[in-house]
Amino acid sequence: MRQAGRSLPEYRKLREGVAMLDACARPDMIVEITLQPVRRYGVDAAIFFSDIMVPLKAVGVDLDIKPGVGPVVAAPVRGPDDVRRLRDLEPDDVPYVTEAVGELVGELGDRPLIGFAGGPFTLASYLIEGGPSRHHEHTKALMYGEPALWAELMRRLSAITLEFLRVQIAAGASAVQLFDSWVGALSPEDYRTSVLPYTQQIFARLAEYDVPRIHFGVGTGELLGLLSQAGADVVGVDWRVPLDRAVQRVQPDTALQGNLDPAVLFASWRVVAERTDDVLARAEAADGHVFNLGHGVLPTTDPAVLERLVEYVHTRTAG
Ligand SMILES: Cc1c2[nH]c(c1CCC(=O)O)Cc1[nH]c(c(CCC(=O)O)c1C)Cc1[nH]c(c(CCC(=O)O)c1C)Cc1[nH]c(c(C)c1CCC(=O)O)C2
Repeated sequence: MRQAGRSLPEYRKLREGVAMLDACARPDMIVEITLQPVRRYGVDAAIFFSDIMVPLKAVGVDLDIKPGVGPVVAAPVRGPDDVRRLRDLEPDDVPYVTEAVGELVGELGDRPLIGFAGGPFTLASYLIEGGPSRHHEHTKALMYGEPALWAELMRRLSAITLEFLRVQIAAGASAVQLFDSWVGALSPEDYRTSVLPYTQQIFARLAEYDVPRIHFGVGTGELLGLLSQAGADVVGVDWRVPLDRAVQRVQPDTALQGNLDPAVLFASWRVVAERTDDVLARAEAADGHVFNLGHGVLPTTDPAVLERLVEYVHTRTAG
């Protein structure tokens, strides 16, 4: 449940006067914010508090995360010089990540900590567009028009992503999730030629470590088959594709994560319970299931509903 913490008053209080990226660079804040939703909701795993833009900031990209907007990049990446300036990430660039993960693993005990990073297409889109984008037009212009430059950008971003995940694994994260959130903007053929080779390599390199690998994107109904060819152990599905149908699209032996519509949490409890039952029933067709929302928690979600949801899923899946 990404951004589960954002719905909490204790999160908003802690974040008062602290910019998002400053919070992501302070081990004390990372640890506390990561633990808040675990304490309040009793979820089975914690997701590391950071952002997909943190490693890019750490290699010197001038960017900010604006409240209610998202990542904003001062000088969008559009040409060969911009791409060449993207240097590799070194563990020493993110000492606060190593420190916070280590501390969290101690605090969490048996409860797994999920580390994460942004996928190369999604990072490229923020860098090239300069911020959140509806149509990803500059990104696609570069991808279609300058394939060699695109390949170089993908190589560099994949290396940064892989290293960011390795740092978290080395510090003790017990699973990793790759958020290539916006790949749903691509046709299957474009995804296959321009993104899949890079994510495939990321997952292949991660196979050296003994940690489950999760892969997630939004609006990926038509891409689920290809997405699962990238090689993760678990594929995250948004709410648009029922899980029993998603099973038919992914590779055999792939577990699924998802996929309650986050907006359902605004309906009456009867509806929430019915929809949750439906997700759990459809998930029985899958080779393993991680119950989750189909995307992040909406910031105005009532924490009491999330609390009840976690309890309900625990009761329904006990034994
Ligand atoms: C696309 C993307 C981003 N960040 C992330 C993605 C991929 C996942 C997805 O598909 O949603 C990933 C992310 N971002 C954050 C987490 C940490 C875990 C968690 O808090 O649950 C994770 C896993 C913290 C965050 N990242 C952000 C917040 C909210 C900022 C705040 O509270 O001030 C948090 C808790 C900001 C952010 N950062 C980003 C966006 C679009 C936003 C939202 C902007 C807004 O509406 O305010 C980029």
